[in-house]
Amino acid sequence: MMIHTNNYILNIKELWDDVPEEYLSHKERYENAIKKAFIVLKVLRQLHTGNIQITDHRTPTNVYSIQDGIFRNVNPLLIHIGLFWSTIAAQASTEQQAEWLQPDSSMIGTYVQTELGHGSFIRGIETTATYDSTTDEFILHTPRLSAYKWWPGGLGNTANACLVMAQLYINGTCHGLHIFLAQIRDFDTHKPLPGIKVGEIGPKMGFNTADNGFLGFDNHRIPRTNMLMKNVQVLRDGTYVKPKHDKLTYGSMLLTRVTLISDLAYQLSKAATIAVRYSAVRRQSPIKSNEPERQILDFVSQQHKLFITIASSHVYRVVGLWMWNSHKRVTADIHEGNMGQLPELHALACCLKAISSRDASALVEQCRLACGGHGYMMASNLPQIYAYTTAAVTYEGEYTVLLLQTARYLVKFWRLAAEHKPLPQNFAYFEDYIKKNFEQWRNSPEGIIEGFKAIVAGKTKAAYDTLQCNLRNGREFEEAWNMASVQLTNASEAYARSLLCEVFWKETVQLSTKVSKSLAIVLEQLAELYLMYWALEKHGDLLLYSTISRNDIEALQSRYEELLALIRPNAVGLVDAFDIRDEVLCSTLGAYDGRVYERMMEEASKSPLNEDVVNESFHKYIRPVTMKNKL
Ligand SMILES: CCCCC/C=C\C/C=C\C/C=C\CCCCC(=O)SCCNC(=O)CCNC(=O)[C@H](O)C(C)(C)COP(=O)(O)OP(=O)(O)OC[C@H]1O[C@@H](n2cnc3c(N)ncnc32)[C@H](O)[C@@H]1OP(=O)(O)O
Ligand SMILES: Cc1cc2nc3c(=O)[nH]c(=O)nc-3n(C[C@H](O)[C@H](O)[C@H](O)COP(=O)(O)OP(=O)(O)OC[C@H]3O[C@@H](n4cnc5c(N)ncnc54)[C@H](O)[C@@H]3O)c2cc1C
Repeated sequence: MMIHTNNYILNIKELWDDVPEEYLSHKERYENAIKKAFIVLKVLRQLHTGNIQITDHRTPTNVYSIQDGIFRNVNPLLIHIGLFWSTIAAQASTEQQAEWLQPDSSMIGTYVQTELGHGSFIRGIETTATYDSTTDEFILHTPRLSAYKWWPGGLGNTANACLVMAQLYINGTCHGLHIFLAQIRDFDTHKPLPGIKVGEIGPKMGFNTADNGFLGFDNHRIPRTNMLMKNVQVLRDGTYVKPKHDKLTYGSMLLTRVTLISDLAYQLSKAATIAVRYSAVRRQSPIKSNEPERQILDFVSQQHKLFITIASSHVYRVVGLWMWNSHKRVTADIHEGNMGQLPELHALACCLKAISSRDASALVEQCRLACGGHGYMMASNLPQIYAYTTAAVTYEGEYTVLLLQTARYLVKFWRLAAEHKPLPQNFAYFEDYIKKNFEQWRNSPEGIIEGFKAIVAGKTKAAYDTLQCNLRNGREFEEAWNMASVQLTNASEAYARSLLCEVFWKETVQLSTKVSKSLAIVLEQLAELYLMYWALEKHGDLLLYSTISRNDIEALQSRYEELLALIRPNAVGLVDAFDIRDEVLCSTLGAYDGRVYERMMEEASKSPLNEDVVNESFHKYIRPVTMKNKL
């Protein structure tokens, strides 16, 4: 059958709610989501097997983005589709893949790493997988309460299998963390297998359709061949064959961090669409007292809140793709046995995941606040987008912890620079900074990029000097590192910002040569706005570390305000260009037709509190008190 995926999915009635999901109980929400998740999975499987074919060109992306509208929250199969399959594809041997990656597999899986006691410091994970050579099996075990797995999406009720991260023991020797495939529920009855204690962890700020779960193993046995064995092997006699790089097991985290950048760009485009469209409809106060009330989008302070969100969505889209391509390149190299580029990719993914999630959640919240009181309504969809986005600051590597990973990388290059050893081209500016080869400040995008590099160098130097000072004062390295950690994270953050500015500007300039002149002008305005915004936000750092002057900052401020005015006429067009359907946006404030107040009233009428003219609580609780008082 030939289909157009958007129309096909939008026409599946069971996927769309009559009652907004906020009115459902925790249990009903999950049941509703799981019903839809399996309809979507069926469509994906049919697409995969070719039983249905598509007439539009972006199918998986379309299905993915439409999901936001279908679930309003999150697909309970997200980890099954996004992490379980991709980890098997990346880390299982060819034979294992042939056995497990069947499109009609009975396995519904999840990725089980975090424990009650350990999330960030994964070397501290306590679940054990002990090889028993007499039976050719691993014994999975949860030795104590803190070793219970806690958090994995879909683990609570949905999954019947999982990839478990556990410490591998062979003949009493611990070989560190490895990944194992374990069945946890019967495929037919869905009852937990003997030796498995599994359940759901309860309501959260968001992600409430994702049935995040807990899991404990009581000496649960799995075949030896269930350890993921592409990069590392345990042979029948218990021989351990080491991987080529000991962090290859962490590959799924690396990939998800890269993927997340683009997902966050998409969340930002949704928030921007809602807030900009609403700001074009909403009128409040005249600017001059004798004039009619103005669209709130005409207030320059409102433009300041919103246009940076539009620009940031483009930044993360561009940088997300750039990282995706880097990941593809490095993975191909690793396949050939060359691990040389892995540390750089890891360092970039860590700081970009950290900053993109932090920026996205801050800007989504800014959009919500920019919609005034109505932004606080669930029907605006901004609270849900915020709850979804802010989770990304923590999951898949907590913000500070990831920035500190990138700091290790920066410190290594600073050490080379300080010791006057050769540096790679992309860190040549460290040497310039040491030699005080400062460029004269230029009030241009290129000048700002140079200025941001000076900030990275200056902050890395400051952190490095503190580290060295702590060491000279007799501290051990780890303690000295901890004492310098505020400065180290500052250096990483600056590094991420300089990368974002440089990649976005260069890619935009390149893209501008391939599009119409009028489009190129708008794209460059957005890119320039992004750079100016952050230069002004970080003007204190620029004053400390670059050659910028007070006059330069004043000039930047004027240019920034000029850019706001230039972008204003295109603001609605720019968010329309994100091309997000009303069914996906799910917002009374952001729909394409601008019927904001009508939609708000329509949504309010769905409140169960409006079903009866007089709610029974009046008779039960209110009247007895108020009438008694009257007597
Ligand atoms: C999910 C679907 C995918 C699609 C995505 C699309 C949209 C997403 C939308 C929604 C997502 C929905 C759900 C969210 C899912 C969330 C899933 C999870 O959260 S899974 C759990 C994630 N957990 C973490 O990320 C834990 C963070 N901690 C760590 O990664 C590590 O503990 C560590 C901080 C990196 C430290 O590790 P360790 O102690 O082993 O390291 P050290 O021995 O200190 O050595 C550091 C050394 O290693 C290098 N390194 C570390 N990691 C890697 C890596 N991945 N690759 C390469 N190299 C690595 C590091 O550079 C150091 O090197 P050196 O400095 O030279 O010593
Ligand atoms: C919505 C959601 C979905 C999730 N899904 C999954 C999943 O599918 N599978 C899975 O396995 N896990 C999942 N997780 C777990 C998630 O990966 C962890 O919560 C995350 O990695 C953070 O670890 P933590 O909770 O241990 O935080 P902690 O590490 O305890 O962080 C607490 C604080 O301590 C600080 N801190 C910790 N270590 C250091 C350090 N070395 N230096 C400086 N500061 C430090 C942090 O900065 C933070 O401020 C999910 C979590 C959420 C919220």
